[in-house]
Amino acid sequence: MKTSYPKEDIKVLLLEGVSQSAVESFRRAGYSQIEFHEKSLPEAELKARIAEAHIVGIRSRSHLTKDILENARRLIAVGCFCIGTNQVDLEAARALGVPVFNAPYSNTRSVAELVIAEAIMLLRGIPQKNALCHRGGWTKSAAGSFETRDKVLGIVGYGHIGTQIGVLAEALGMRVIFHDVETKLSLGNARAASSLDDLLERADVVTLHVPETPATKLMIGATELAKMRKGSLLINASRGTVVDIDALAAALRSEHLAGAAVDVFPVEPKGNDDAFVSPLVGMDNVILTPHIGGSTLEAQDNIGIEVASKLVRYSDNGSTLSAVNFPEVTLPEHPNSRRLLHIHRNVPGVLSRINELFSAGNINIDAQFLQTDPQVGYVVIDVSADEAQAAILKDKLAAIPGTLRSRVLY
Ligand SMILES: NC(=O)c1ccc[n+]([C@@H]2O[C@H](COP(=O)([O-])OP(=O)(O)OC[C@H]3O[C@@H](n4cnc5c(N)ncnc54)[C@H](O)[C@@H]3O)[C@@H](O)[C@H]2O)c1
Ligand SMILES: O=C(O)CC[C@@H](O)C(=O)O
Repeated sequence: MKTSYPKEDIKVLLLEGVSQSAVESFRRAGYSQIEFHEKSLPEAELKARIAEAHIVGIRSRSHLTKDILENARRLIAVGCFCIGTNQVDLEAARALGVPVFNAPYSNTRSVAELVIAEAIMLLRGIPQKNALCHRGGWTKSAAGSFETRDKVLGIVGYGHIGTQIGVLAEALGMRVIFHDVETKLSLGNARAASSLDDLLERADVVTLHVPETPATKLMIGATELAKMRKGSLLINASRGTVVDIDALAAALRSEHLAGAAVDVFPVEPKGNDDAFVSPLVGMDNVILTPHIGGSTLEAQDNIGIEVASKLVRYSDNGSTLSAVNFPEVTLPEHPNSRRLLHIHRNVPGVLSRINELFSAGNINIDAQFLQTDPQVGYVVIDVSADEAQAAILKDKLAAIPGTLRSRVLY
C-alpha cells in the first residue's frame, strides 16, 4: 500500500546511548533503519544527521534548537528519552508540526531513591569521612553526624519526584515541607511552606525538583543560600541552571552550608570521555554525580520502551497522546479506511478547506478527529478511498494554505 513514508524508509536516529529496549521496540514494530550513537553529537554533525532522520531520540545532552529543527526537513517526531524537555525548542517544533514525546514517570523512583540516600549520607557527614579514609585518615567521631529522624526536609517542586521523596522521607521519620508554584495535594503529613523563603529558613535539608524554565533559572543564588539554616544541606538533582554554582561553592567554603549533593550542572560534559569541570570539584563535603539521578537499568529500560512506543504509535497510527507540545489525539484503528494526517497553523478556514476537498472529490469520510491548540491544528481523516485517490488527496491537502505537514498514514 502506498503511504507517504513506507516503514522501511523511515530513518530513526537514536543518540546519547538510549536503552537498547528502544532499539528493540522499533525493530519489533518493523522499523529497520535505526542509527544508534552512544554519545550526543557535536552541533554540526547533529545538524547533518538529523536532516536525514524522520524520528530522533535524545536524552538531556542534545540541544534541538530552532535552527537545527528548521534544518530537519524530514523530521516527523522527537522523543526525549527522559523527563526534561528543556533541551528542545518546543515552540519551534510545534510551529514545524513536529510533536515531542518524553517519559514523564519512568525514572522518578530512581531519582527519589538517590536523593534519600544522599540526605542520609550528608546528614552523617559520610562524604568527607569517606574521602579522608581514602587518603589514609581516620575521624571516628559523632560531631556533625545526625539521624534523619525529626529533621526537616524542604522539597522545592512537589511534582512526581518531589512527592515520592516526601513519602520515602516520612517513612524515615523526617518532617516534610514543600514549596510549589501550584497548589498541591499534600501526601502523608507533608505541609506546604508559606513561601520559598519560609522553606529555606526552616529546612535542615533542601532538595530541588523543579523543571528548567525561565522562572527556575538561578532560583537558588547567594540570597537564597544565605536564607538557608547554618549547617544545612542542599541537594540538586533537577537541572544545573536552577542553582548559582559559584554561590553554592562560596556558601560551602564559608561553612554556611555543611554539605551538598549535586547531580546536574550548568555545563555538563558531552559524553563519558570528556572532562568534568566545576567549582565544586575537590570539596570533600560535596557528593558529585554525573547526572545519573534517573540512570538505573530499570528506569532506562522502561524509558526506552515508553518513549519508543509513543513514537511508534504516532508514526503507525497518528496518536499524539502525551505529546508535550502538540494537540493530543488518541485514535482507534480503522484498518478498512485510509488514514490521512493534516497538521496546520490554527488559522480560520483551514478545516472548511479540508472538508470541501473531500466533498468535491465525492470521498466519504469514515471518521474525523480534530484537536487544536492556539497555534496548531491536527486533523486525522479516515476515508474510503483507493491508493490513487489517497495520493491525490494528500497532495491537495498539502496545497491548503497554512499546512505544516500532511501524510497518508495507511
Ligand atoms: N537528575 C536526573 O537524572 C533527573 C531525572 C529526572 C528528572 N530530572 C529533573 O527533575 C525535574 C522534576 O521532575 P518531576 O518528574 O518531578 O517533574 P514534575 O513536573 O512532576 O514536577 C515539577 C514540579 O515543579 C513545580 N514547579 C515548576 N516551576 C516552579 C517554580 N518556579 N517554583 C516552584 N515549583 C515549581 C511544578 O508545579 C511541579 O509540581 C524535571 O523537570 C527534570 O529536569 C532530573
Ligand atoms: O537521561 C538523561 O540524560 C536525563 C535524565 C533526567 O535529567 C531527566 O530529565 O529525565
